[in-house]
Order: sequence, then C-alpha cells, then structure tokens
Amino acid sequence: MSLQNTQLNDSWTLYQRLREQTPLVQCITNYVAMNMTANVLLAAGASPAMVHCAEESGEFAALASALSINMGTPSPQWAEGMYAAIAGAQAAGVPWVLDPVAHAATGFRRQLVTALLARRPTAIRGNASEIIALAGASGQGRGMDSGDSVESAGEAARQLARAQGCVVLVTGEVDLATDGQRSLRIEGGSALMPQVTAMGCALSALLAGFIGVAPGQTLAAAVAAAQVFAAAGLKAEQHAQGPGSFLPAFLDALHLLQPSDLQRCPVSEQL
Ligand SMILES: Nc1ncnc2c1ncn2[C@@H]1O[C@H](COP(=O)(O)OP(=O)(O)O)[C@@H](O)[C@H]1O
Ligand SMILES: Cc1ncsc1CCOP(=O)(O)O
Ligand SMILES: [Mg+2]
Repeated sequence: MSLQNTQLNDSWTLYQRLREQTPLVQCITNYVAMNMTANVLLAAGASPAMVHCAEESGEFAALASALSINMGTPSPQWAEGMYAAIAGAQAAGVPWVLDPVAHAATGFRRQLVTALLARRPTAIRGNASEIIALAGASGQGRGMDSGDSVESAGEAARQLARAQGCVVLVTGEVDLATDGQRSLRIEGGSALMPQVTAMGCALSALLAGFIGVAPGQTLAAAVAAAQVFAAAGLKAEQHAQGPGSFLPAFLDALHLLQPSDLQRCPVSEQL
C-alpha cells in the first residue's frame, strides 16, 4: 500500500519542525564519524554537540533534545561516558538512539551492546547485518559493513522492536522502519552512500534529532530521517562524480531539500 501523500506530508512537516526548533543533539560517536555527523546535523538544521566524557556527559544530556550513542570506536572509558549520558538523559526524559556499529565483531563489543540494550534505547538504527545479529540470528556482516539485505532483516527488525519496545530503522539499498507492529519501507538514496564512511552514523544522529522534535511519534521520526537521507542522496548523486564530490553535494542537498525531493523517495507499508 502506498503512503506517499500522507508520509510525504509527515516527513516534510517533521523536517520543517526540525529546522524551526534546531534540536540540540548530543552525540557520543566514533572518531571516524564525529566531523561528518556534526556537519550533517548542521546542514539538516539541528545543533550538534559531541560530549562524551563521564564527568560531564550525564549533566549535558539533561540539556539536550536527544542523545545519539554510537559504538564504532569503543573503549572502557567511552563506555562509562555512554552509561552516564544515558542515565542523565533518562532522568530528564530525553530520548536516545543506539547505533550498534559492528556489535557482534568482538567480545568487548558484545558486552557493551548488551549493557546498552539493557538501558532501553528509544530507537535503534543499524545496517541489515547488525540488526539480524542483534535479534540473535547470525548475520553476514564484515567489520563495519553489512553483508545482508534489508529484506532479509525485516523479521529480525520487527522481533527486535517488539523485544526492546522501541523503533528499529534498518538501512541499506532500501530502508525499513518498524515499531514491531507497523513496518514502512523507504526507497531512494544512492549507491554512492555506502562509499562514504559514517553515513550510517550520521543518519543515526539525525534520527535522534527527529525524535527530539517529535515526542510520541518515533516511527514517523524514523521514516522522516530515512526519507530525508534517501532524498538528499538521490539529489546529491546528480551533482557527483564519485564519493569525493558526493559528500559536499549531500550536505548541500540536505540544506536545499524541497518537498518534491521527498516525493521521489516513496514510502510504502510492508504487510
Ligand atoms: N546501495 C544503496 N543504495 C541506496 N542507499 C543506500 C545504499 N546503501 C546504503 N544506503 C543508504 O546509506 C545510509 C547509510 O546506510 P548503511 O550503509 O546501511 O549504514 P552503515 O553505514 O551503518 O552500514 C542510509 O541512508 C541508507 O539508506
Ligand atoms: C570505518 C569505521 N571504523 C570504526 S567506526 C567506522 C565508521 C563506520 O561508519 P558507518 O557505520 O556509518 O559506515
Ligand atoms: Mg554503521
């Protein structure tokens, strides 16, 4: 079933709201993704803050509109910063998003993701292999990258959403957003997106921004974040010769995005 019109209105309305409210998004992210994530949030219209040390991350989280936790380059010290930030966010009613980068790859990451999941994220955003492995099955992930299709991760995403009581956004050539009951598929994007590092990390932080301006509408926020990324990717591709020129074109596309760009990335209900 096509939801193009209602979903277009929802995503555009939420994007306008994000630009009006400039949510403060606290990011505890990896060394690779920090600069890219801050630039994506700024181009979209949010306000990024990279604040990770345990001495201040909890205090800061109470001031933020939303928190994004990404475990791409973890360490014991960074884990303490994550736990303190989540505690501060939860005490203040601030939503938080988990990006479980390569969580199945090592024993340290497996322990960390278990501890993070126990703290109940508002939403999880990962690639197909990460979501399949989080649901307890065995994925074909290699390092940070997915070896599985989003189609093959659909049931895992729904199970994970139900088990965690959260929204799951699983990304790849198409994206799927689910709360365990409803599932929405978002088309669009560009094959150049996985050729640029930290696109997924930046999307997770933008998802946090959308959730921050859409209390009680986490599924719509996930669709909006995915659709905005898909539309900006499609628009950027028209001006890019390869990954190098794609990245600045993508930031410009986020900044210049119009409703007609969203319309090129259909959203449909998955039954
Ligand atoms: N082959 C593709 N075609 C179109 N969009 C893609 C493709 N691969 C990834 N994307 C998009 O790139 C972004 C990052 O997703 P993904 O590559 O799955 O995350 P990660 O970087 O965490 O592995 C998402 O917006 C996703 O829709
Ligand atoms: C390359 C790399 N190594 C550790 S984190 C990271 C970035 C991963 O970014 P993404 O998951 O968005 O591709
Ligand atoms: Mg990733």
